[in-house]
Amino acid sequence: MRQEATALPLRAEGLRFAAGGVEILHGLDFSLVAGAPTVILGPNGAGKSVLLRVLHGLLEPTGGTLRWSLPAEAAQRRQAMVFQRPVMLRRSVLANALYPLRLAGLPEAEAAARAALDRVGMAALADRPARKLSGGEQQRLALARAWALAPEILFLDEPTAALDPAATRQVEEIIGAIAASGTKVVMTTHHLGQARRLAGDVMLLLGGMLNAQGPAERFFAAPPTAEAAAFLRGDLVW
Ligand SMILES: Nc1ncnc2c1ncn2[C@@H]1O[C@H](COP(=O)(O)OP(=O)(O)OP(=O)(O)O)[C@@H](O)[C@H]1O
Repeated sequence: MRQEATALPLRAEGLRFAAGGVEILHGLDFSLVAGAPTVILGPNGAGKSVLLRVLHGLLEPTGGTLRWSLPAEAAQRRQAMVFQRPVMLRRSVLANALYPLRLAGLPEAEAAARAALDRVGMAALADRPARKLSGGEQQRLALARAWALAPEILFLDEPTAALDPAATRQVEEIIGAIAASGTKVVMTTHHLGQARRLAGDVMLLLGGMLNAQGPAERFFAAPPTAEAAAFLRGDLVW
């Protein structure tokens, strides 16, 4: 739950991640601040998912520093993450929404879970088996489940990767509402249109390096690097 002290801003300096002797993130310097979503763009294999996992504490950086404005454990408790293919418990939609709330020991968990389902337009599906939902419904449930915790920061890894345009639109609306509620969304996407619709600022990762970053409006209107311009044109960049 949000209180006065905040985990943001986050400052990353020389952030590195290597696995199996291969360097995946090559020393990134950036800040994350509260506000509109930060969208991480980049081609396949650029290191976007790895970066999200490092930021969320699922992978340990192998170099550099990540400085939250709170001690790391407290910062960790203020975050949630939704994966490309969310894991659903073999139980009802409501039970899935309830699970993290009970785990966090929040009071009135059932009312909060039902309210969360309502916010994503899934109240009527509360008793359905979660694993029988469509991909779009599962993604909305995963967002409801994360949003119910009122995280300060929500990491989303390709939240619409496998969805059709209608489901994508619904998920984007939910992401917009989550951001409007005060949660900082940090997400990866391949959809440039989606980035234009949702981003407050953009980070372009190429080959594990931060090629460009800045306010979205400026990034799209006047790409700051030749690679960013090529990426926006749809040319191959790596
Ligand atoms: N735990 C790991 N150990 C070793 N290599 C990894 C690990 N995780 C990712 N990689 C490699 O790091 C590189 C970056 O992967 P990552 O999934 O972050 O890319 P991405 O930008 O998210 O790509 P995509 O858009 O295809 O999802 C890839 O070459 C991948 O194979």
